[in-house]
Amino acid sequence: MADDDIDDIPELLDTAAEDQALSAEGGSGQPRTVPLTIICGFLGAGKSTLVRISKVGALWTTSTLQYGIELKLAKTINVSSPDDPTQQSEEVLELANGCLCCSIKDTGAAAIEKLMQRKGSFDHILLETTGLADPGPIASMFWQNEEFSMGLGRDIHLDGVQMEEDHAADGIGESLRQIAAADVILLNKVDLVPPVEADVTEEMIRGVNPAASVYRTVRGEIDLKYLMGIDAYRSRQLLSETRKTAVGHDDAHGHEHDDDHDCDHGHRNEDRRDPTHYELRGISSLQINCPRLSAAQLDRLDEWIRTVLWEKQVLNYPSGGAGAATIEVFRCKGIFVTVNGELHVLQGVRNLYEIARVEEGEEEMGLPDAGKLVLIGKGLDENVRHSLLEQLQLV
Ligand SMILES: Nc1nc2c(ncn2[C@@H]2O[C@H](COP(=O)(O)OP(=O)(O)OP(=O)(O)O)[C@@H](O)[C@H]2O)c(=O)[nH]1
Repeated sequence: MADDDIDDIPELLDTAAEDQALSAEGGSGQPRTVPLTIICGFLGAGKSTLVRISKVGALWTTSTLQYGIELKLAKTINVSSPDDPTQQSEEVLELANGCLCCSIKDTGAAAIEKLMQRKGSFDHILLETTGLADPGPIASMFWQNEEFSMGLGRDIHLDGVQMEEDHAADGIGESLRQIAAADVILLNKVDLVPPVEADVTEEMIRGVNPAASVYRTVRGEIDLKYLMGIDAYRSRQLLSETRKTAVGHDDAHGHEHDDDHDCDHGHRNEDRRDPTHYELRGISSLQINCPRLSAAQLDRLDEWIRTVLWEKQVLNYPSGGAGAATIEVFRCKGIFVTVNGELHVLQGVRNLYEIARVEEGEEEMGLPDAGKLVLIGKGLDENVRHSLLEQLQLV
């Protein structure tokens, strides 16, 4: 600032753009954030096909400018407009060491931050990762990283992790981490296999990740409302998911692939002998039902989760048990009801977690009778269930 400017009356800041952004969010007073969906899947699963389709899908043909951002190990970010998909703009992302998870923390975040400076330009970001990427660290960075949330995270929120499973690929093993981390799973290329084979695969997927929605697709064709705007990292979505699971109903009814293949989310556990524990190649899921909890029990629950996620230890684990030594939770979700009528939700990715009370006004659907915890990871045996129930003084 030049010396002769010092006594000048400061200019008023132009806040029109910010006001516009706020009103776009319904005047909630919260700055508008751009939803981000991470798309991962095995090599050739159909991720690019899905991203291409999404640009001309229902959500992407409104009058506002909308873009998809593709981030690939090709070391570029391609920004394209649905109005002219052939026109790719100039943004280039250098991945410092070829590792998406590491690079995105520095150069990747900076590149996206640069894009975000064009505030208002993006309605939704699709982040397509390399077929071999483990989405867990990427999701946790976007979701809740202190350093990140002070910068880029102010403008972007994680909407969901979406996993595309290539049914034609050999074996399911390589994709298990991606399945574990996903909020929505597309079982793509179902045209290439007999329905019964897709049934078996779907059963495995649902077993590994009982908290995700699973849809069957051909060439990634799906109504985008099932993929975008799901806000999987906010409490409201989890609340309705938990309710759907509890009553054996999925509001994805009506999607053509679901109807064709009886893809009802809620059916998945009814036929299984042990519906609350599933293990595949060392990765397991465990669902634990919880009655209404006292405030003290909620604190004890927090302590238990913290010890599992941060110390990889299970409180009260029976001595001599093998599982406690190898416990590792990639993803956890939960919903808990207190005896005095509060609703609390747990969201966790890797060692980051949050147990937050659902605000008044989000409880309009009524309180569920009981709560539920879903853990996905390694070493989740029945002793783990028992240890939590003991921690809550329920056994
Ligand atoms: N038959 C069939 N082919 C499909 C389907 N979806 C995608 N494909 C084809 O599968 C091939 C791979 O699809 P992509 O969209 O490039 O897959 P990708 O996951 O982006 O692949 P990478 O970037 O290599 O990881 C392409 O030739 C697609 O046309 C499907 O549902 N059925």
